[in-house]
Amino acid sequence: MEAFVSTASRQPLSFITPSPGFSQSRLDKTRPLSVTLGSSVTTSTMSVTPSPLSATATPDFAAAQAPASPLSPIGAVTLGLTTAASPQCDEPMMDAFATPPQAPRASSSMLAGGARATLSPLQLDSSPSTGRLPSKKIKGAKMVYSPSDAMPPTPPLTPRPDLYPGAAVAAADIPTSPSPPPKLATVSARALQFHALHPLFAATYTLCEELGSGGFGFVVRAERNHDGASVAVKFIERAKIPSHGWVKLRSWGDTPGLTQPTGPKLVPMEAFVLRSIRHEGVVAFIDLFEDDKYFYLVMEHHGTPWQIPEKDVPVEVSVSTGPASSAMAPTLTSSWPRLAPGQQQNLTPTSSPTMASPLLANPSSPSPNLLAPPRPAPMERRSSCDLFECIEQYSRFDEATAKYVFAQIVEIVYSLGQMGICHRDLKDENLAIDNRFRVKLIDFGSAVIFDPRQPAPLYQRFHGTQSFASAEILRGEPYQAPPSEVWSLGVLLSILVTGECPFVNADAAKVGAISRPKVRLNPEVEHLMHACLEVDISKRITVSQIRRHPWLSALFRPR
Ligand SMILES: Nc1ncnc2c1ncn2[C@@H]1O[C@H](COP(=O)(O)OP(=O)(O)OP(=O)(O)O)[C@@H](O)[C@H]1O
Repeated sequence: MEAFVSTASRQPLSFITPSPGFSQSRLDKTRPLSVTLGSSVTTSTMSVTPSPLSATATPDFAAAQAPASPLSPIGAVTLGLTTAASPQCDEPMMDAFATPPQAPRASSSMLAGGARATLSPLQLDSSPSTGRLPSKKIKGAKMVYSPSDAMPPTPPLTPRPDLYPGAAVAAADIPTSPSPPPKLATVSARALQFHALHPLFAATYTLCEELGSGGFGFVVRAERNHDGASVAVKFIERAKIPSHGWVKLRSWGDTPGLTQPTGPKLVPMEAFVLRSIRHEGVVAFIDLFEDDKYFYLVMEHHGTPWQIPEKDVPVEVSVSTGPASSAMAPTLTSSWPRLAPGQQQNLTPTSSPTMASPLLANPSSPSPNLLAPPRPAPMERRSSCDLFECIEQYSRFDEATAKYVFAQIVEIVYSLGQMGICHRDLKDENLAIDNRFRVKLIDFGSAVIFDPRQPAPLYQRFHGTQSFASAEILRGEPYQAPPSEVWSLGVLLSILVTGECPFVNADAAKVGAISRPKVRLNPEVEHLMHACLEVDISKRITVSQIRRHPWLSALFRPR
């Protein structure tokens, strides 16, 4: 506490009044912001001294008033990295040649980064200045990996129309006669309509509803056939992964899902980072598959569908699956689930085929499974289970709930920081939340890894969401990830307790002109919010200090 009091900004709180006509309401979920590099970067080779690293988070949430249930403490964090990487700068592809992390691990080793950057101001390609400001990753970055160079051809597939109508249709089976274009309701259904899925994936999982879509692809809920476990599968489109979004590894372990030849493996940084983390506040990595178009990142599915549709809207779906399976692809009719906030969707496993399916054992022989009606998935969109939708349902949280949720997020950021990981796109959309208000961080597509023992590196590219971007990022200056993450925490805190962004627009954020909240706030939470949104990073509170802030300190045991 003393440490916080002595170092945190003690300046009086100041507010501005939003200009008339400008809405801070959280209307648009995402709007793209891309920031381009305005300078060259020199990367030096560095010598690497692996050192053990482990972080243990021991928050004590006993003092928190859990809104629905007692919170089990967020568990120990281990990062299983042993890299020979150059993670100091996010510009080049990470050439890690890392031993893949084997989870769970008690400790890890990380390398010191060694990039030197010649810095110059950022250029913001777009900066809409109203409402919920934009999101998304950089676009159009050069691909450094050509799948056709290194990938074996996709193995021929036998369609599994019972698993995924229309998805696993071999090219030869696609009807040549013109047929009416299918009316597909979701991004995933359109993308996978004629896409041959990795056979092992298709045998292991059954695709269900779409959970979301974004800059890199789409996310679909799936059920593991042998036990019905619910997982989230992120289909990451190869062509959309920017150069800095790849990592080159010595190996990825014994993973049949990857079809790359023996030797170094190129995988999305997002999968590498997720696989390296074991933390109760981060969705767990489960598996990784690839084909010539997508990586499929299979991860823990977390969260409760929050949005209540105003009325049931039937979704007509017609799928043309070609001659081989046309009998199994009738028109499907489905409707949105009607769920109250907090009500769990019934995820009881259905009669999915197992890996021992006769269809796989003998692809050419007809199977009784083929005669089963196809599952209507992912033809329908499931309500999002992220914090954005959750807050939309509540408008804003009461103080106890906000504290409970915020403390979990702080703990996640703190624990990742201890391991040298910054998410860099911290926002309510990237936090899955369940009906007990337990949150888990998702979407590590913008994450960076650095040596936490060294001063935080400076980055020149911004990959996140404008309304959560720090003043220094918005001003186009090189930025350090940890203090910028603290700024994002300040924005999140404002949204949790007021339901609104703290700034009327990007210009206000650049100078830290925080809007006067429409609701009366506890002075402690207001102080914490202002400390996170301090424009001067030398005065901005750190994540360690946030844990000791009077508003939260009771929740954290001394380490
Ligand atoms: N593990 C998960 N559990 C539950 N829901 C998830 C999970 N992963 C993703 N989602 C849902 O899918 C949405 C999109 O996921 P994600 O943010 O990873 O995709 P993206 O393509 O990177 O999107 P964006 O470009 O907007 O960041 C999320 O907002 C969330 O609602």
